[in-house]
Amino acid sequence: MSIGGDVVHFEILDTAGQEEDALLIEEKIKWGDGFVIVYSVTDRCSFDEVMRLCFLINHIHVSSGTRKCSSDPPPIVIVANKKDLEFDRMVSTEDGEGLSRGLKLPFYEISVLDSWEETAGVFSALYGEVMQQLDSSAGSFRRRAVSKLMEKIPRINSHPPGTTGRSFSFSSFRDFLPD
Ligand SMILES: Nc1nc2c(ncn2[C@@H]2O[C@H](COP(=O)(O)OP(=O)(O)OP(=O)(O)O)[C@@H](O)[C@H]2O)c(=O)[nH]1
Repeated sequence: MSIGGDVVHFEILDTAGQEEDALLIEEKIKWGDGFVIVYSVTDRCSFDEVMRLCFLINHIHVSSGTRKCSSDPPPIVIVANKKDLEFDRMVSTEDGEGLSRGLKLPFYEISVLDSWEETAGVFSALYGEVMQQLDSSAGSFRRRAVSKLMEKIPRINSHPPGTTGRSFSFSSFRDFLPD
């Protein structure tokens, strides 16, 4: 997702897919500015993985100092998916809420199948949190750094002098960057 030339990386960590290479998960975690940890209400094992992933995210970002712009832990939301499968449910709403309360993280119970609005709501909330963190810490520093970098890139015209057509220049893109 990109706004004003700044790019926010969301990582979706599916706790049911934990057979993924541990190194791959670490790479994903290093890249993310915000995280959606998704478990399935029909799969108790996926729920049990949530806490481990939270600790992993905090460990990688905070303990090892890889945070690009803040010493705060990155925003994380916990999502319980497949709430439409009521008859196959293995994890109650209360379990999800209890875990999220314990971890002090926002919690959403949704059905990706039934409602795109619920799904979009999760990303919208996470986006708000990431932007808030960027603004309140070194977000402005990061954007300034991008602006400075763009200044170093020379103007590029896609059409040679004397020809017609739309031209694209990096400085016009730079105009969209916030101060
Ligand atoms: N009923 C229902 N099915 C869903 C929902 N979200 C995903 N699925 C289905 O679950 C299956 C697996 O979805 P994937 O996105 O591939 O997830 P996965 O982690 O690879 O697989 P799972 O371990 O089954 O979660 C697919 O058939 C999806 O259509 C949901 O909210 N409700």
